[in-house]
Amino acid sequence: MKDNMWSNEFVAYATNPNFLRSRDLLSLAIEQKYKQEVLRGSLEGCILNGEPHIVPAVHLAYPIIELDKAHTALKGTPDEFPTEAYRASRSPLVGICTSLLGDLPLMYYAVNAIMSPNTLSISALAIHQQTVVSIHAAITRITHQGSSINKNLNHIKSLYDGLNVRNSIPDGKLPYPDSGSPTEKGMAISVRDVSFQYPGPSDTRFALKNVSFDIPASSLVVIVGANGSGKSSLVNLLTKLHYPTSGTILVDGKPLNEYRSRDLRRAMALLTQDHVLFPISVGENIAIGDPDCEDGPKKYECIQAAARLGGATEVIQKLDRGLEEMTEREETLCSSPFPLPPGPLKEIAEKVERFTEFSGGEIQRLVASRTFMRISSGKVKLVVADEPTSAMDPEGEFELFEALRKVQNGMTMILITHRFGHLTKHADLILCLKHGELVELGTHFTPHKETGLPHSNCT
Ligand SMILES: Nc1ncnc2c1ncn2[C@@H]1O[C@H](COP(=O)(O)OP(=O)(O)OP(=O)(O)O)[C@@H](O)[C@H]1O
Repeated sequence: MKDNMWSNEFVAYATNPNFLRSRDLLSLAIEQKYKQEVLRGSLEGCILNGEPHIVPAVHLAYPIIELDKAHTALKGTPDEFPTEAYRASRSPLVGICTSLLGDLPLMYYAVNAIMSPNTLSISALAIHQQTVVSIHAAITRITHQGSSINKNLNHIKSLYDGLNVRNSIPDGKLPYPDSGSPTEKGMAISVRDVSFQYPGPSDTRFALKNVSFDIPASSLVVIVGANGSGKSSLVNLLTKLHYPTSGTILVDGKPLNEYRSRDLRRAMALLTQDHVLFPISVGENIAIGDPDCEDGPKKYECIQAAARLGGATEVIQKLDRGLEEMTEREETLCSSPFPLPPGPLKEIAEKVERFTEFSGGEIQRLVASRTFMRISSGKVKLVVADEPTSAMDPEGEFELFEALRKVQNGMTMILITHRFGHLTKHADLILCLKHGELVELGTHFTPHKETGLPHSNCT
């Protein structure tokens, strides 16, 4: 590449595995599309041994720990985009600033973790990281194009604004499981007169209206209802992604919002319709279900067992690199700003951009395997599966729900599906929602002949 590289044909891409991994992990930590799954999987970090008089030992979030490892393994190799690395190599100032900025978010995260552990939030880190990228771009522009310093200093101001970001849902203080709680393997849930309206204009329709029911610990519950009847909204409340507009939810007899969100989520395994694969290997995508599981042969066996239960064994066998296969790569290719003509450069660009694509059903099976890995941690007291099989064939769906039932082993289990016929006979409780209201509650309804729904009220 010459200095006037933008006017020439070129392809720039990274090959260093630690560089590629650090970019993948950064995108996992900051991108919106992974946020819900990161929160629900309680990957956002936790604080251990918070004893008085001792600075709390801090267990940083999984993506952050792994990012730090990849960063260390880079051993000073520039960790910016290939074209920027090229430019930095020609200007020492950019190189120095880049290397300082690369460490800044982790330094901030670590210092903040010790100074005020309760305020840690992945969103603050995300904003921080994004701002660092902007500052880096600004420095590059300043040194290479001489653009306005004032304008670019605004990026630095937003770095400090990022420090003030706090979790929007206030956290409780009670640990879960609470030492004073019953010792059942399952979570007991009471929903008392709960109504819920999504944030928005005051005349927004209520997603749930005056819903009340009790789920005894270790029950198998099936929730049914037409599209838009409020099933997923109920799950969002139970998993503390939203708060009820009115009413109360009790977990093991105490208000849900008094518990630490992180503890509660650690005791839950959630399989939802908004499934995503993370930009890491297939094996890691499953293993991350139990981030505390230590590396070694036992972990490998657990991954294989989870893949079997999730129906993903065949999916993995088809892959050239099996569990090592990458699901998706963060984009590192950069080429000339005009389309490349056919030739060797275009061929290289096409090869670099190629990654394994999975069908919707295959993704659901891999994500289900992650959930089984989580269940195998032994810490789960509530399993929720919210229509996790929409892209699967009926046989795959049947097998998945059967596998879930078989591993129940005392945990409370809530299953939501439109095709529930075979499940209702096993259910301890069936809840039927319609337009946000609980219209039927009981056991083993006879399905309606035409609609397949369990009761005329539920159509
Ligand atoms: N994020 C949101 N913001 C605003 N309204 C929402 C949001 N999510 C859902 N709703 C509304 O809340 C109501 C209940 O939706 P919900 O997704 O809970 O139903 P559901 O029974 O799970 O439907 P489905 O079977 O289609 O998944 C619907 O009217 C829906 O439009």
